[in-house]
Amino acid sequence: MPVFLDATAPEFEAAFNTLLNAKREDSPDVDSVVADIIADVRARGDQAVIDLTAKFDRITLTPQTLRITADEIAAAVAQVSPEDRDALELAAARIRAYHTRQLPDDAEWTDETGATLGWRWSAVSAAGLYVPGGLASYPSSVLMNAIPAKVAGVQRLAMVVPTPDGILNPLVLLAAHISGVDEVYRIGGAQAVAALAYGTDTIAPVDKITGPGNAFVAAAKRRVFGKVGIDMIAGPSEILIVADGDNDPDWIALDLLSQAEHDESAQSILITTDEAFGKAVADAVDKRLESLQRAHIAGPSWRDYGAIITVPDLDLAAKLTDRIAPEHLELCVADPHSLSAKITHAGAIFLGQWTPEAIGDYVGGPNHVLPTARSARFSSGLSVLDFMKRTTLAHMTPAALRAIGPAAERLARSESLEAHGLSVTARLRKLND
Ligand SMILES: NC(=O)c1ccc[n+]([C@@H]2O[C@H](COP(=O)([O-])OP(=O)(O)OC[C@H]3O[C@@H](n4cnc5c(N)ncnc54)[C@H](O)[C@@H]3O)[C@@H](O)[C@H]2O)c1
Ligand SMILES: N[C@H](CO)Cc1c[nH]c[nH+]1
Ligand SMILES: [Zn+2]
Repeated sequence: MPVFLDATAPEFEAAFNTLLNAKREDSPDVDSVVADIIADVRARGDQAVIDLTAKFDRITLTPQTLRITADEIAAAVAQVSPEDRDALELAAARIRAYHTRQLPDDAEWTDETGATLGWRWSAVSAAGLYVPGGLASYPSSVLMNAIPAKVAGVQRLAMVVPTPDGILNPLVLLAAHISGVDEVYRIGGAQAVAALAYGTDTIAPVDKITGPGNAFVAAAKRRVFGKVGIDMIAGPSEILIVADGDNDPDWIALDLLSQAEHDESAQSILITTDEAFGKAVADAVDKRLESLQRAHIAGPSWRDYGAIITVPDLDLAAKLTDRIAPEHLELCVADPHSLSAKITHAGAIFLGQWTPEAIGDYVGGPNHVLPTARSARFSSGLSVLDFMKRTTLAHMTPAALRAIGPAAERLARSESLEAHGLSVTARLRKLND
């Protein structure tokens, strides 16, 4: 049973803070192991990657077999049923259409001094996509990472995926193929991240690395940051549902479990205006847990990190939601749009009872790589912009330099940076000759 909380009770604030600050991830001391692996890959390149892959994934590779060939990809893709392929292609088309709308505009204007100013956007040249191995690999996450990169205009997209004991989900390769991934390597862990960041004889380095992974992958991404860009470090999944009593308790129960099943430390919270409905949802979760295949994972996270909070009105629900800043927020209320307008901090909002969060995980269009652990207060889901950077542009005419140059001279002097000031002065003198 998860914790039941009444938001009007005197003890609520303390209990709510405990919920917000629940430590939901073990952080084993992996950093020194990862530092050694990265140093090894930098020193020995391909051979280090091959040795570490033999150790952790139990497969023997050579520099020639690190990369999965086009023929191997075609053979794997041929195993996929037409129905699975159609579903993946529908998802890809919708994700591509959504992300194409995120492409930003360049800008240029001339101000009152005659200076022309602006900026222009360009894609990173090469991106690396980490895809977790074994059961943890999601074809949908391949689409969610690779498609924004391709829409941004990334020229080269290299994917790494470990194949423990040689096993790989063919749908992962199909997703890579559909989304335009250029190279796929059968490696994982910190050694794969290091190879992408620093390069080896076989793997050319990339400029940005994205994608989820275990603690070793996360530690490696943190360590290579600066040499390359990285996306966010995704924590365990979260869902917050705000629901009135006019919902089917079983639907809400399943939505709560949909994120609980991702991880033993996932968090599923229901805020409701109807106490009896909250109890009905808890019962429905228990019933579903008895029958669900993956109940062994969904059960502990629901029990340990789940909560059902009753509120007197939706205004308080909105305030609590902003404090939780959830990764996913479902609004199953009569007027979800008005409630949504009152909420600022959430990674993704799903409006109305016909929009289960799982639609967003696969086929809605928006990205499912989202900020967790309350980081929706200051960050956003993965987007096309994560694969782009902005270059600013400035063009001075003589008149513009005459108008604003003297201020630059003064500021340079105040910072004791003589050459800065003189580079302006020399030009102004020429203008005054
Ligand atoms: N969308 C998402 O947010 C999402 C999707 C899928 C998976 N995940 C997460 O990704 C993770 C998948 O984990 P995984 O381990 O199955 O796959 P993984 O690909 O993340 O890690 C496998 C690699 O970890 C390395 N490794 C394992 N034990 C090691 C050790 N003792 N020392 C050094 N390196 C070691 C090995 O190199 C191995 O190849 C889970 O934490 C899961 O929650 C998140
Ligand atoms: N809900 C996950 C992110 O929290 C993403 C995912 C992939 N597959 C299914 N769900
Ligand atoms: Zn999910």
